[in-house]
Amino acid sequence: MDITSKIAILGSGNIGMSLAKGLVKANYTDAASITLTRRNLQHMTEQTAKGFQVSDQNYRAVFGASIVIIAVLPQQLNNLLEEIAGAIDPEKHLVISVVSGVSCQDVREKLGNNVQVVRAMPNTAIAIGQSMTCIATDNATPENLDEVTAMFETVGSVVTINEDLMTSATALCACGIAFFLRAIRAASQGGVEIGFHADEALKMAVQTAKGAADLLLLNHSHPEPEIDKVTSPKGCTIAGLNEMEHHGFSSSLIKGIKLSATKAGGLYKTNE
Ligand SMILES: NC(=O)C1=CN([C@@H]2O[C@H](COP(=O)(O)OP(=O)(O)OC[C@H]3O[C@@H](n4cnc5c(N)ncnc54)[C@H](OP(=O)(O)O)[C@@H]3O)[C@@H](O)[C@H]2O)C=CC1
Ligand SMILES: O=C(O)[C@@H]1CCC=N1
Repeated sequence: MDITSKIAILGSGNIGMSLAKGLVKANYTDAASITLTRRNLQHMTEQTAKGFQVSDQNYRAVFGASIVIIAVLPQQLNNLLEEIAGAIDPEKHLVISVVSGVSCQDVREKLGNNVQVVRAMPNTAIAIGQSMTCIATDNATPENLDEVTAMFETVGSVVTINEDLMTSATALCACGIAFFLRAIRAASQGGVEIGFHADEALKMAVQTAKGAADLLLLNHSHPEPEIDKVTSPKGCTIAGLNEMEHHGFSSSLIKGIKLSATKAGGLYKTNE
């Protein structure tokens, strides 16, 4: 696999499209080298205009690609794997699955034991090159794992983890985008209650959240020392923070992440 490889993204919904956009934006490849599939092509006119190959023929898309990225829902996976099994060549194809709750072995059971499979768990910030992507494999060569890492590094940060932690990565990183967005939304609603118009409250909340994240990223620091710098003695920050904690702020995040992880592990159960 190399960067001139053709890519098939099977299942071009929210994450499949985000990935495709991110890879093109990062100049990892051009739109013409990516084939996007889904069953309902009427939703794909914008993608065609942007230069992507668009198809409802998974088999043919796989045939023309060397990197096959599977991005359908867990309950849609079995039908898809049955459709493409005959087109997969273990010598030619590297399969990357972003499907939650589905192991590399689950994919190989349908595609053949010699097929190299890498699991990847990106998030929707991949569209703007800011994904946190966790990857795992139980049989890909180190060279192919390096190539997958390099690919996802063009669109964010990458951590290689043990496969048994992939459902945890799903909750913390993939679902996490929604959790942090809801926190920002809640902060902006608080801002409206204390006097700002909705648009300015949102702008202020977004930039404040970005600043908080960047403090950790750029200073390589832990949240608590950064919080200590904000909480003046007898001040308003500690008053607000403690009130939030009395209402279960940290606890609700932790419980939500745990429930999401449990749910992520059980998604591959039913057909559509
Ligand atoms: N959304 C996210 O943030 C993340 C999602 N994931 C995982 O990615 C996967 C996709 O999630 P998401 O993008 O949210 O879901 P979506 O429902 O948005 O996308 C799934 C897409 O697959 C298409 N599809 C379904 N069956 C087939 C088929 N047989 N052949 C081709 N295309 C097909 C659907 O289109 P149509 O009905 O037209 O065929 C749809 O566009 C899931 O497994 C999820 O767990 C992982 C990380 C993050
Ligand atoms: O909600 C879901 O099931 C998917 C998996 C991670 C993000 N979205």
